Amino acid sequence: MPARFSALTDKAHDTVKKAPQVGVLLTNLGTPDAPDAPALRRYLAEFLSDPRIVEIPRVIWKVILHGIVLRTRPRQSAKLYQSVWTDEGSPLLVISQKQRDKVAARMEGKAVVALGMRYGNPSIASALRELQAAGVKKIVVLPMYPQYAASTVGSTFDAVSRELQHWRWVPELRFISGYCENERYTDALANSLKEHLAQHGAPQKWVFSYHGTPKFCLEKGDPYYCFCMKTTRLAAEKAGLNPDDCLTTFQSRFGKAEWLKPYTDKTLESLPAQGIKHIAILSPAFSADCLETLEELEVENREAFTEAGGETYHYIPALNDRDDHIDALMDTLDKAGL
Ligand SMILES: C=CC1=C(C)c2cc3[nH]c(cc4nc(cc5[nH]c(cc1n2)c(C)c5CCC(=O)O)C(CCC(=O)O)=C4C)c(C)c3C=C
Ligand SMILES: [Fe+2]
Ligand SMILES: [Fe+2]
Repeated sequence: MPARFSALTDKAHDTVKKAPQVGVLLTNLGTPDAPDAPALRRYLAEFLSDPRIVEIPRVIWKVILHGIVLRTRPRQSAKLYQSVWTDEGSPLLVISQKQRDKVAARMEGKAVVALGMRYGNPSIASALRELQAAGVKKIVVLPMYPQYAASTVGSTFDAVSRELQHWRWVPELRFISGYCENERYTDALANSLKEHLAQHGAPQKWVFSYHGTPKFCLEKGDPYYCFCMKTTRLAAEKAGLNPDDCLTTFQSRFGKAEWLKPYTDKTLESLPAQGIKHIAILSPAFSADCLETLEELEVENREAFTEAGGETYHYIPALNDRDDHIDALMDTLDKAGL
């Protein structure tokens, strides 16, 4: 090889060697850019076109999506988003940025950390390019969904691999498929339960409400339901709760098909008639508070419970950027060989 080529390639290689060698990509679902109908239409069009999210034949779904859903839902959803939006932006994005900053601070220069959203901005593709520009040679992807589901973690894998198909130099890759079995994660959940207990005393029932998925996902082998059951069992055990005082339910249904049961809203409506009027509710499938917790649980479901005769309804926040949640993320990354 002529000397000038070898000098050039050595120089390029040196630039890469000087940069941190590892990149961490934290991902979450994503959120609209603004709480208005046009932004919601863009976001929902991308989200609901994902075949991992809506698993019905494409031609039929396209007609329903563009002919019905995208004509009505953006306006309704925008109103709900307006009720949770903060001066800094959408809670899901703001909290995810805090999580990214805390993980980056703990890395102490050992790795570059980027945040990518599966739908909307910042996209997974842009976050991967940020890591590429930083010259990393290995990437660890941590989707911020504790319980694996094809619709969330599986879909994140699709987006990561779609972007990497365009890279000439594909990095070493480690992909984490859920972290609810990490000891520190269930420790963090148990800590939040114990803190609630110390502050408010014991409710009659602890309701563990997870985001739902269609029932056929479980029947086709998606392990999400089993991970949810396991999360409730381990967190309750660690917090010293009586298993009979804990309920596992599923929220956020979409469409007409049957979803995982029992449904959160129907359960809450039925509890007061059984003499259960004091509950605490948490939603461990969400690593960050978002529309589905701040509006659906904090407002809608609270109303459903109190209108049915319920008296005390406490929402226990998601683990968000709590230090013990960051401990769990760091331990998960560490075990992935970082
Ligand atoms: C259409 C089917 C849906 C499936 C399947 C689904 C699975 C799923 N989602 C999350 C986490 C989140 N979902 C969020 C919002 C949201 N989810 C759906 C639909 C499905 N989710 C819709 C249409 C929406 C948008 C809001 C609305 O218009 O009602 C969010 C919140 C985003 C935010 O901006 O705050 C999260 C997070 C999980 C964990 C999951 C499967 C296990
Ligand atoms: Fe969802
Ligand atoms: Fe919802």
